[in-house]
Amino acid sequence: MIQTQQLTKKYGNYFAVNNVSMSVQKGDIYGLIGKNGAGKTTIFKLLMGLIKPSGGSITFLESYNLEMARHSIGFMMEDGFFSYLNAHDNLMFAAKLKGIEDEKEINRILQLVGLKNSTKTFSTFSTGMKQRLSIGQALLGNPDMVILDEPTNGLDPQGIADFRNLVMELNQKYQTTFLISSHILGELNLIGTRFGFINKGYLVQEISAKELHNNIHQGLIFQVNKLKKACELLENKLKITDYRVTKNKEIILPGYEDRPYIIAKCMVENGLDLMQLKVNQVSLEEYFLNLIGGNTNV
Ligand SMILES: Nc1ncnc2c1ncn2[C@@H]1O[C@H](COP(=O)(O)OP(=O)(O)OP(=O)(O)O)[C@@H](O)[C@H]1O
Repeated sequence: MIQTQQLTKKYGNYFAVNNVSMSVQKGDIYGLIGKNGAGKTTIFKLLMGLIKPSGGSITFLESYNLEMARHSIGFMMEDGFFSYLNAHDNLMFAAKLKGIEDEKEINRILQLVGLKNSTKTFSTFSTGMKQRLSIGQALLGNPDMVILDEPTNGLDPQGIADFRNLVMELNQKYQTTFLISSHILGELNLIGTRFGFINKGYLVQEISAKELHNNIHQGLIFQVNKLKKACELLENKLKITDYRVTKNKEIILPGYEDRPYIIAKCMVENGLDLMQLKVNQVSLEEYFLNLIGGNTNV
């Protein structure tokens, strides 16, 4: 749906976005993951035409006309709401700017983002309410594609769960494509179909949810009372040689996470005590940090 080719944005000599070639497919829930200052918002502003690239290009696959394509995208506003208006009136104003006059659409959105019964003015909103209104504004008119910049910031755990459900519902019901940024991989891991990892302006990796799942599930890990005998059984009986032993005397077998019963049966039948057997999983945070080679502020 969107493809960027070596997209670059420089501020002076500083590369906020550096040679980014990413592709968002129709129906994706694409998670753009990066630490604060990685370049996520800059990419979104470039996509929406709010700032001009210093290099590279953007293609919206369903349209040759960039401006027309941008009209069919819902974009989450950072600010731009009126402090003295309530949720309904702020949405009505945003809707008019999009050429939407139907009162029913305002009420649909208020219901979707849980602000239907709120009469408070924007100035008295909690951070979570402001965030819900921003998300709602992006969803006005049921666009084909929605770009959300850190939508879970300021939401409580229930708000994050509601947000996930809303995105999944719209994605399934209308095949709405989502491009969502976050600095926490775990927040989007449950719903994302594709991920782009960005660090210091570079797109470090673009990966499908399935590939990510395979990368974080790194085989089976088990521990028995007789390590030497277990290794002999693996090699001689099961013909497995690509295992490794950790300093804690655990054995790690790549690719056996869906067949733990083979290992359990062999060890127990040959008189060993099975003390531990589990899938060896790299945490999402670890995965992300390994990728960007950092260790702070994720
Ligand atoms: N107008 C600007 N002038 C100069 N530098 C800028 C400007 N806008 C952004 N930057 C810099 O570009 C880098 C990327 O900023 P960006 O807002 O895209 O990051 P981000 O990944 O969205 O981070 P955050 O999660 O904090 O919003 C940052 O170092 C930022 O300071």
